[in-house]
Amino acid sequence: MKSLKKLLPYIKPYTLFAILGPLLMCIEVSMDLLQPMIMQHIIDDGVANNDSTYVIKLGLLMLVTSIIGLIGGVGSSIYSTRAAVNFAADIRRDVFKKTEHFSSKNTDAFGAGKLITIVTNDVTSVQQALMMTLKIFVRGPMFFIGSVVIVWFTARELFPILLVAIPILMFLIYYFSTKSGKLFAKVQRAVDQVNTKLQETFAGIRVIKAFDRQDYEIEKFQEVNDTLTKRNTSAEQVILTLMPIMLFIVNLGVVAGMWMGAIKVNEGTLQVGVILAFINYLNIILNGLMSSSHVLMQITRSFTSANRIVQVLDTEIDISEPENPIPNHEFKGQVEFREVNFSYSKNGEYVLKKISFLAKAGETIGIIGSTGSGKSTLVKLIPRLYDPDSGAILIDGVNIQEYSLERLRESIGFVQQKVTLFSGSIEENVRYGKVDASAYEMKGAAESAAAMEFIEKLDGKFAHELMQGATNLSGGQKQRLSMTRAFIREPKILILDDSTSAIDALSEASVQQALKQKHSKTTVFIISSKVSSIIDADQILVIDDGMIEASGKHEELLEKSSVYRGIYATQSGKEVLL
Ligand SMILES: Nc1ncnc2c1ncn2[C@@H]1O[C@H](COP(=O)(O)OP(=O)(O)OP(=O)(O)O)[C@@H](O)[C@H]1O
Repeated sequence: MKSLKKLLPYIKPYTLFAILGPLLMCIEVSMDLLQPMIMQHIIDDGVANNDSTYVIKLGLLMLVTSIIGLIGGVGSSIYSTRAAVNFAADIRRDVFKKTEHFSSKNTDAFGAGKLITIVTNDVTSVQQALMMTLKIFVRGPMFFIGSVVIVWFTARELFPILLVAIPILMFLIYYFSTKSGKLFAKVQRAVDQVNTKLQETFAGIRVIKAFDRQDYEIEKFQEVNDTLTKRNTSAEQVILTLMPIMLFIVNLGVVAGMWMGAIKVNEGTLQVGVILAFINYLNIILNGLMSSSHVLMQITRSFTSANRIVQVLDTEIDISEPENPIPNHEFKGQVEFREVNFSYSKNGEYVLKKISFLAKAGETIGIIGSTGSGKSTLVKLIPRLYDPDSGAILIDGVNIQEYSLERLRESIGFVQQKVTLFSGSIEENVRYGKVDASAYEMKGAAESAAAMEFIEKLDGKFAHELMQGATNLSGGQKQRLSMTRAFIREPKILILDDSTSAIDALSEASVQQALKQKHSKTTVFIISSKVSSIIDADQILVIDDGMIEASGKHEELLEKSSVYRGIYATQSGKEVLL
């Protein structure tokens, strides 16, 4: 309920539509309520007295009320839909905006599957709830109250039937709505699982095929799909059982109405038309209660969705901007870690422990160590993809948390281990690094990254279109393009996280050469599992189990680091004798 309230301000820009919708619906309902009354008069006053002029007159009145009702109904649909659809679009936009500003920790906490369900299913669910509220919520109670009042004035003899039927119908609606709300929360969680599975499968489709694991994946998908089916069936069954039970109660009311009515007609205290009108009103009451119950169920369902949406909107972004960021700092590129500890989860074990080192501006820092030792994590802290749990990271002697995120990240070129390119042209992808890059700059950056040689061979060169996930490029080409995107920024700090793993030795040498010549003032961090990639670094950090086991130049490390000696010996085939 609180969450729904929180979303209410999103209706504000569409207040007029939100008022017109129910207002026009009132017109439709009023007209519909008049119909049985007119019919009763046609039967009791027109047909019974053989007065054809009266019958025609009232017939025409029925037609006019129908047309007015139709106009009201159509108008209500148009305005209610407009209000609800725009309301949902604004929420969708804000949820997306928020997720774009999420820290990596925030995104990890939700998971992509859940975020997709929230932006799609959950937003649609609150849209549906609003649309039904504007369109039907007025209709149901109006039909209900209107019919009860009319029966009170026109068929009071049969009113006791309503006194019995209505409480039963209302209890049924309350019971089933509450039940369906709980079941719907379970349905949403199952949809999350289906979305997560789908996303993972599509992203890894090539691996699945290469390992011929389609059947296994189909089986896995079937599991989440079965859970969703079961939960959907339970939720739908609750809704579907309600209708026949309510219909049964109303039919009992009809039988009682006919029976009591027949006795009264025999006694001469009631006219036949009144019985017919009563039956009609009973059906209208059922109709009103049914549509109200549908809205209620949709609203209860939308509680879950609204909660999930508000959860995203209210998420505290743990990478915060400083209140007074250092203005217009010209970065030089000195990077210092002071006693940095970091863990991915609050109570988890530290992935980085007491990391301290100083990289002078313009130096090249090699980072080497075993798989999972914390190398990627270490460099992710520099652009503040994550913040340390304790200790500090300084650039040019100032804690990075004092720079605005925009300025800090602008000064860093990051080539991540897992290459991410977007569908669109190569040019668009390169410009991701620098929006206003000239053709000359793009060519220069591509040359530094040894990418120009393959770009020149492609159709349209820089205009060549990449498919989703850049599947029309080889692994090495993707890495080179990803480096081009980082180089074009001419960053003061460049991070290459295992970015040459798929590149041939000749191209790698050319990239190293370009780094030395064109980017000599840039502080470069090179993470690599190959000693050959970092052998010339000014400083090499040997990471072991989240700690710096040793640091220094290649020769120094051969003397003082057993881990480094081990890696070198394995790769070069040379035993290092001390
Ligand atoms: N997003 C994450 N959430 C939780 N744990 C993580 C996350 N990313 C990495 N880890 C864990 O942190 C540890 C260090 O991972 P990291 O990626 O920094 O290692 P690495 O040295 O770069 O490994 P590799 O050489 O294989 O790339 C690993 O134990 C890993 O399981």
